[in-house]
Formats: sequence, structure tokens, C-alpha cells
Amino acid sequence: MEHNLPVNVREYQELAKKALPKMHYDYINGGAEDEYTLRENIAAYGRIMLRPRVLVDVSKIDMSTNLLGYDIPSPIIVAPTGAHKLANPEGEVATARAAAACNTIMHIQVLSFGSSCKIQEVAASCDAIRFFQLYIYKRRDVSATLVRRAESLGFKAIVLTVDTPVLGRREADIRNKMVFPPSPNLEGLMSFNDDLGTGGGSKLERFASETLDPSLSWKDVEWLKSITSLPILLKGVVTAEDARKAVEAGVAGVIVSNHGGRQLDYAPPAIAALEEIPAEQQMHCWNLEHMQQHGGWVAHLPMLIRLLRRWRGPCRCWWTAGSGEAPTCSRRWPSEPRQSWWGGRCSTGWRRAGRPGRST
Ligand SMILES: Cc1cc2nc3c(=O)[nH]c(=O)nc-3n(C[C@H](O)[C@H](O)[C@H](O)COP(=O)(O)O)c2cc1C
Repeated sequence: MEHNLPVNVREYQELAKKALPKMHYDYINGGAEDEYTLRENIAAYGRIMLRPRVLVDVSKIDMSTNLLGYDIPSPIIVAPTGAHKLANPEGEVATARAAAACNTIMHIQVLSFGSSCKIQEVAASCDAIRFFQLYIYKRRDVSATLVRRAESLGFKAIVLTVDTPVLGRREADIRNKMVFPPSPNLEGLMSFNDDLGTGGGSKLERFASETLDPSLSWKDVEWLKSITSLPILLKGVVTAEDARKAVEAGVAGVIVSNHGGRQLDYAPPAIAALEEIPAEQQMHCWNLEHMQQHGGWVAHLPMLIRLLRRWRGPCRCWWTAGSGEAPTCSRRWPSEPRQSWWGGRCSTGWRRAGRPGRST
């Protein structure tokens, strides 16, 4: 059977498509509106060529770095994605176990607010370093309770998603009348009337419009700082202007992201936005001060590009759903990052229309 195992994420995606109900597959796979940004997220990696340097010893490789004071074996973390039980019955508990087991490739999991497992269950399941992803709700007391819970359960940082004051218009979800499983973490905190009447459409969108606060602003970052001592990362920044404001607001870092093309369509792909942000601000997408001092992002970039263009986006879900297994530290995962090491000895050539390539 071994020889029939998928060898790359596209093959897992095909299996996942067969295994999952259409509504769930489309939710994981889809983007907002015309899905231009979703397509660009992938195409943008294809425009970056690697310039391999030969006759360089790659027998000993070290991708380790430090993120918010935690030494990690590689600069790869598990992004927050909601409702893992849509893809696997064990949900986020299995993901956390895999994150802890894969200590050669990823050791940090960012748990989504929309986790289909209780935050307590995930915390008890393994010793991965965990960050908690938060949205700001109209009801600030709910957001504050979630932050306190994350703090008391040993989560190490709050990842505030700032690109979702309103949910992106995900047309596949509207068509499928997407039903998002209620998050057990909101039980007892917030009730939601999911009776759509005759209106139809995505229940997820309706839940978001009833609960998320569209007045979200920099004042809320101040508010969040006032209620927690945990470091705060802002997720969803794609311009140098906002990165600069984030520094001024005193957050620990920004995560350059367009939410996988699921929020504002025609926003730039994250990998292209990275080019803008370091150029103006000389800082890293994760940990501004550390990386600024060490120039870390430049050192890791070619390797990361190679890896990300093949393994980014919703690949965790394809892998889980396509294999029919809970994610583990599979034989497949470690091999690709190791090959990507070689990329660590390359530099990148950014090739863009109408612009000469340059190396970083
Ligand atoms: C199925 C799915 C669910 C997601 N759920 C969340 C979420 O709950 N919170 C969040 O901040 N981002 C969520 N994301 C976005 C991811 O964290 C991540 O930003 C995206 O997959 C990669 O795009 P990027 O490179 O632009 O960050 C989700 C993505 C997918 C595919």
C-alpha cells in the first residue's frame, strides 16, 4: 500500500475532494468573491525563482530560529484554521499532537477561535507551544473571557486577526448555505439564532455579521494590551503603512497574511507584500525586533519560499481529510523540508512584470 500513498499536497487535495461533503470541501478550498487573491497567492510563488549556489556543503543544515523567545527547530508554524473536525473527527487535538510530534518542522500551533475542540482539551493534549487566535466581538466581554482562558491554560501569545472586521464574501459558502459547526469555546458565552428563515445563504456569514465588530480599530489593540500581559501578534497586515503603525502600537509582531484569499479579494499575495514591508520597515513578519537584529527573514526566505509554495494554504486539511487519518508526523512531511534545505543556500530572484529581477 505504501507505494500508493500520495506524494504531494495536490494528490492529498484530490483525495480530500472525494472524501469530504461538497460544502466542507468548498469551505476549506474557497476564497472571497472572484478568488483572484486566492489564485495569486499561489501564482506569486511561481514568479520567484531560486538562484542555486553549487558546491556548498549541505550535509548539516540548521533551520532553527527564535520566535517570541521560543527556540524552534524551523520557522514554520501551524496557522489558525477553524473547525478541524470538518476534516477529521479528532479535530484540533490531533493537529496539536502532530505539531508537538513534528519537532523537526513545526512546533507552534495557533489555535483558531473557531476550534471545534475545547481550548482546554487542546491544551491538555500535548506540549506544543500554543498561541491563541482571537477576533474582537461586538461583545468585548466575550473576547476578554477567551483571552483570560487562553492565559490561564498556558497559551503563549494572542494572535489578533485584524483583516476580518466583516467576513469576506465567500460565494461557494453562500451557494452551499454553509453551516459552520458551533464553536464549543463560545458555549455559555454567546448564543446565536441560526434560523435563516427564507433568506438562505451562508450561516457562517450571518454568524459573523451578528457577532464580529466592524468598528474594529487601533483603539482595540490598545484595549487588548490593557487586558493581557501576553505578547500580541497582528495577523492580516499586508502594507508597510500598517506594519509601521503596528510597531508604534507596541505589538510584538505582525503576521503578513491575506487570510488565504478568503477576506478582501484583490488584496496582494502575502509573499509579495513581504517584499514591501521589509523594504520600508526592515522588519520581519513575525518577530520584529529579533529578526531586525539578526536579519533572520532574509536568511530563511529562499528555503521558506520553496516550502510554502508547495505546502501552504489549506494543506493541513487536505492531508487530514485525504488520508482519512489524524495528522501525525508522517513520513511525507519531513522529507520535503529537508530537500528545501538546499534552498537555504540559494538566494531569491524576484521576477515581476515590467521590473528587473533582484536578489535578496
Ligand atoms: C479552512 C480555513 C479556515 C481558516 N480559519 C481561520 C481562522 O479561524 N482565523 C484566522 O485568523 N485565519 C483563518 N484562516 C486563514 C489561515 O490562518 C491562513 O492565513 C491562510 O490559510 C494562509 O494564507 P496567508 O498566507 O495569506 O496567511 C483559515 C484558512 C482556511 C483555509
